[in-house]
Amino acid sequence: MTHRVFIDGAAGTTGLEIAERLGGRSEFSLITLDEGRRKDAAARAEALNAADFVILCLPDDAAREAVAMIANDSTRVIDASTAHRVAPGWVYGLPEVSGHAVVAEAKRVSNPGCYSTGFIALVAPLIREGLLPADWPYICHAVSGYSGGGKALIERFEADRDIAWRGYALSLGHKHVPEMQARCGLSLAPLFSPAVVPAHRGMFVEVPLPLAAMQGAAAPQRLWDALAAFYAESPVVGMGTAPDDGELLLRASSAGSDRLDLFVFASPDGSQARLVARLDNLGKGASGACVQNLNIMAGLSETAGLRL
Ligand SMILES: NC(=O)C1=CN([C@@H]2O[C@H](COP(=O)(O)OP(=O)(O)OC[C@H]3O[C@@H](n4cnc5c(N)ncnc54)[C@H](OP(=O)(O)O)[C@@H]3O)[C@@H](O)[C@H]2O)C=CC1
Ligand SMILES: CC(=O)N[C@@H](CCC(=O)OP(=O)(O)O)C(=O)O
Repeated sequence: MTHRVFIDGAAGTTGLEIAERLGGRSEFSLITLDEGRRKDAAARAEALNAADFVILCLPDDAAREAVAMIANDSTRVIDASTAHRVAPGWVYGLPEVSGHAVVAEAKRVSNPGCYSTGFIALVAPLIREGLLPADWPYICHAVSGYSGGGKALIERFEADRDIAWRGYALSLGHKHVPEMQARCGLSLAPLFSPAVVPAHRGMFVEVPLPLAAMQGAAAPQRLWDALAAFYAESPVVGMGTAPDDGELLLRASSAGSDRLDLFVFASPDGSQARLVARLDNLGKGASGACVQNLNIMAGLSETAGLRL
């Protein structure tokens, strides 16, 4: 059976990478709109309603509009934008945490934010297991490659080679915070400080833990063991190999990857730890995750077409 797929926003950064991963796969046929019609509402409405699966790679408002244009019960949607990540009726498309069966059955799947993917993958299982407190004010630092900001940020970083680091979300209202809080079941919003570095793609997300001050927190080895057990069956998420030389590098020349690697670093006395997630913002952080969800929803191998 061939599934008809329409990528709305196919000319953008995320959309192009999804098309690349689906290219040549016989299970899918892509519905495409030429350059002159890709923003035409009537043409989009027709494509949205003709597809078995729609993948929205659009700004939030355009994603909401696209969903409203679907006038049938059969088209299933994966939304890469922030529009529906805590919306009722939408399944959160992190199958390792939400459950594969839930994603497989869903009509509406909201793909997680790139930073949120790292944070939730690290924190949610540990809260669930009772190894970290749900009422702690978590802090999250992260760096992203500039493709995380789509076409506009790519253009800016490639035009101004002098930017070595860009801190942002300085008023502490980043759009990923609500999904981080909701999907981990935290009583307090995490304090999130993201930054962009002059690499096209790649991401590190870090959660520092002053364990000695956190009531109910387990020792670092137990945190590592619990994450390793939680992701033991996953072909996409797993524990990274701790570096021998004591450093983690994000290389500007790194190839894309759809993996998510987790680390737990700790002080010798176990009083402090750093949870770290390494991913590609365009891989498990966006396009790779869309394709993984599409595979699961279509009843195919979850890793088909992924770069692991
Ligand atoms: N880049 C990343 O790493 C990640 C991105 N996302 C999310 O995915 C979505 C897409 O992001 P990204 O690909 O980076 O962004 P881009 O800016 O690279 O691409 C967005 C595309 O949508 C098109 N578009 C805008 N409005 C409309 C409309 N009304 N109808 C049809 N097409 C429209 C744009 O057209 P035009 O080419 O004319 O500008 C552009 O091609 C966003 O919601 C983003 O937040 C999520 C996780 C990570
Ligand atoms: C570097 C950069 O700008 N990153 C984007 C997030 C990318 C992402 O995950 O986007 P969505 O949540 O919109 O899907 C940002 O911080 O707004």
